[in-house]
Amino acid sequence: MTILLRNSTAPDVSKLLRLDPENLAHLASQALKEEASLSPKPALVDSRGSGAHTDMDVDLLMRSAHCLEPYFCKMAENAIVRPIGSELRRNIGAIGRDAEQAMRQETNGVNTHKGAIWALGLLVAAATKANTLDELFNDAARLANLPDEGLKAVYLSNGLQVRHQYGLSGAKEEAQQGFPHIQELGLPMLFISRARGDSESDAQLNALLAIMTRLSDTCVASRAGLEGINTMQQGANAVLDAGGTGTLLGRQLLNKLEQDLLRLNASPGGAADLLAATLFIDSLTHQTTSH
Ligand SMILES: CC(C)(COP(=O)(O)OP(=O)(O)OC[C@H]1O[C@@H](n2cnc3c(N)ncnc32)[C@H](O)[C@@H]1O)[C@@H](O)C(=O)NCCC(=O)NCCS
Ligand SMILES: Nc1ncnc2c1ncn2[C@@H]1O[C@H](COP(=O)(O)OP(=O)(O)OP(=O)(O)O)[C@@H](O)[C@H]1O
Repeated sequence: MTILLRNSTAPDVSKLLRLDPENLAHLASQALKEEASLSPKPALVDSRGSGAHTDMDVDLLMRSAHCLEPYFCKMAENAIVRPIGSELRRNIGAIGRDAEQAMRQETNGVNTHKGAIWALGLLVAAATKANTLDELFNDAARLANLPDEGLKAVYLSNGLQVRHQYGLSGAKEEAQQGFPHIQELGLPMLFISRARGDSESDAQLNALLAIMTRLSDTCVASRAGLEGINTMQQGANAVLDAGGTGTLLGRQLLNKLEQDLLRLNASPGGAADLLAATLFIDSLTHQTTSH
């Protein structure tokens, strides 16, 4: 499934809002809250329950999203007065690690938003400079490609482990490539789905599913291997081929996808992060969208 952003149904998103750090941080935190409460997301934490997780619920995700807002603000304040370069990368990295620590303090050690801090942190920083979507993705990618000079120790994270085990790419590569799953799938599907008259929550669910059709989500791979990745991608494709979550068959297939993922204990947390990032970017285009 290839969806092009600049097709006839897409709104004119050539110009992005230029906002101050407080507003950018607020939109980033809001996007995380919107993603958390969106339901029914397959096997993810949502307002119905904990999905494949045993240590998280929607209230915890809300608290985590809230506590991250000042850190996104600090990243934006840093980015607004510095060019994309090693000094900014170093500062953003340090603030990102502080944010992760604050998240773990707020959640008693649970990883609620690690991947989201990374993606949204880069995008918030890039959004202080970008006038267009292309500039936003390019600047975020340029930052992600700079070496993380403040990183003291690399531990074998779930992401690193499955990247080595299966040769998959993960959160780091997604950012370094300029977020292709947001550019080519999440954002276009959000716009197409709205334009054809789907409800806002169906449009957001369809955007999530579009991301899931192709993502090598290291959360899924670490919990359920390549079988989990195939199940997620094929199941998401089937829902969208049936017309999306707004159709009866699409809803039935979404249900089936959830049961299949739960059976494998697989949670598409990386796709959820990229949906939150999609919603953040969407909120920067509201000037020109019609909804
Ligand atoms: C880039 C990071 C997140 C990569 O982590 P890694 O893949 O090694 O680990 P881990 O499995 O712990 O977490 C990755 C998280 O990313 C998300 N994710 C998983 N797969 C994907 C994917 N294909 N694409 C995008 N996100 C994904 C999930 O939420 C997952 O939990 C890591 O290096 C990091 O924490 N960097 C933060 C320091 C920093 O520079 N911050 C500043 C910028 S905000
Ligand atoms: N609604 C959501 N439900 C579940 N996970 C989400 C949601 N939104 C975002 N995520 C992302 O999923 C990740 C959590 O997934 P997971 O618990 O599998 O990670 P882990 O701590 O690496 O692994 P594990 O808990 O299996 O050891 C978080 O980093 C978070 O960014």
